[in-house]
Amino acid sequence: MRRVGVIGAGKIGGSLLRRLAESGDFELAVSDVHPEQLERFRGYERVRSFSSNRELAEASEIVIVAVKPWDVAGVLEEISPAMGPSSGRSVTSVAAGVEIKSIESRLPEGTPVLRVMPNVCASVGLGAAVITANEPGRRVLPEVMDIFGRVGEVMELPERLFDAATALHGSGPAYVALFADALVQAGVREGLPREVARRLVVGTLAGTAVLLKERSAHQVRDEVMTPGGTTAAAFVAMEKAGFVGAVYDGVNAATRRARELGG
Ligand SMILES: NC(=O)C1=CN([C@@H]2O[C@H](COP(=O)(O)OP(=O)(O)OC[C@H]3O[C@@H](n4cnc5c(N)ncnc54)[C@H](O)[C@@H]3O)[C@@H](O)[C@H]2O)C=CC1
Ligand SMILES: O=C(O)[C@@H]1CCC=N1
Repeated sequence: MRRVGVIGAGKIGGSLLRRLAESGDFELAVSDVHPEQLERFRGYERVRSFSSNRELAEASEIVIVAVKPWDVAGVLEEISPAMGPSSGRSVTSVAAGVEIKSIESRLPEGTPVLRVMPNVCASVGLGAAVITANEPGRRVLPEVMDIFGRVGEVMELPERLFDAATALHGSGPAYVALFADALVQAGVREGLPREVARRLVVGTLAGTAVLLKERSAHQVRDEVMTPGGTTAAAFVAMEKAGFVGAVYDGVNAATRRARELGG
């Protein structure tokens, strides 16, 4: 059974751990600086808790670093003595912006290093993730893809596109939530009871997501938009207010911020 260790039991690390624990296919380990984060895994079979990141790394083959970008360097310093090509261990980071070359520079030469950008939909098993690896990391790529595949779809992507993917789908659920909230408020403004508006919006988002798996966004739009009807009227007003431009600008700002976090 593969030994997988997760450093940082927060939103991403915690979601991944829960799914992996439920599968029963892995020997798991978790470490966190906050004991209350570890508490949450106390009842889980096959999840060992560590307060030391170094000890977690020594007990694992695949080490997943799920701390905030600015905490990654400190974590790598701690686990570095357990790494190196002959250790049989690899490091996978999910941190926004932090490049493979920066991770490599803090670990012994030849350590397999991978980068994954998941999103919070992993917590319900519907995440999308992109993955890339350095040369030594390609050996463990299928296994790490299998691990993240347990919480959603995983695609290989060149590292130069990671900041864009981070901006698009790493942050993406928050944009959809912003839009959902605006829709609910708009419904309330038009006189709908808040709970009715909320349920209608959630149903619309869930149903549209299924439709978009089957056909293009343009096809869905055209199916809804009656010539001279309500949807066309809404599109004119939304476009005048700069809706699409605002989306472009938002994703562009997030891409630039991911680059800054790496630097
Ligand atoms: N939240 C999201 O939707 C996404 C987050 N990410 C990336 O995932 C990483 C984690 O993000 P979240 O899960 O949102 O953060 P979080 O704050 O929920 O979890 C981070 C965890 O790391 C722990 N921690 C901090 N310093 C530590 C250390 N030195 N050693 C061990 N544990 C330590 C914290 O106590 C916390 O439990 C970030 O780098 C972020 O860029 C990537 C995609 C989506
Ligand atoms: O907002 C952030 O920086 C992180 C990375 C992608 C989603 N959440």
